[in-house]
Amino acid sequence: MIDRVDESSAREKRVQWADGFVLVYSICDRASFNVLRPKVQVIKAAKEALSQEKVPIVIVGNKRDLHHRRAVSSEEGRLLALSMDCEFYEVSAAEAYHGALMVFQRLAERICEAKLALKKGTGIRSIVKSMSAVFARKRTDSYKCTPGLPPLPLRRGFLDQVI
Ligand SMILES: Nc1nc2c(ncn2[C@@H]2O[C@H](COP(=O)(O)OP(=O)(O)OP(=O)(O)O)[C@@H](O)[C@H]2O)c(=O)[nH]1
Repeated sequence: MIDRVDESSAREKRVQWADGFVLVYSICDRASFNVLRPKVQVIKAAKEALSQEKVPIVIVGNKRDLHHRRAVSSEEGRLLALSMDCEFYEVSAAEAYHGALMVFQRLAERICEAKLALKKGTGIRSIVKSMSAVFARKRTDSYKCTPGLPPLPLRRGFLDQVI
């Protein structure tokens, strides 16, 4: 019981720490697809409760090369992403790295867009929020989001799988 509480609080901390999320399922494994909706709900509940920032989430259907074993249609993946306000891609990590690269590039762009949208808020509330985020997270590293420029460099480990 205590273990479960610890586990859940550790997971919550990791969710709070992350700026963006990539949730991967296998198109050949419906169970891996079915867990996505509750996972997105957990992330949104944790992140959007504390911030007006829209949390960047990319849903990825992997193993696109295994057509004959497909158990989840592209349409289902796309609809799930649409209904949860996430990005969606289908890729084959085994066939080529381009798909995975595109996923992480798009995620980084969305993170920057979200940060910039937040920055545009000039009211006292947004200033207080930014200050609180700085002190609460105690981050020593940072990255810049400049409109029109690539959103890199990415922070070390920021794309780690967190849930
Ligand atoms: N055909 C194919 N195989 C893949 C692809 N991505 C991963 N695999 C294979 O799937 C197996 C599991 O990959 P892992 O990287 O261990 O991922 P995992 O999260 O443990 O995935 P599962 O075992 O499928 O639950 C390995 O044999 C990979 O080579 C893909 O895009 N296409």
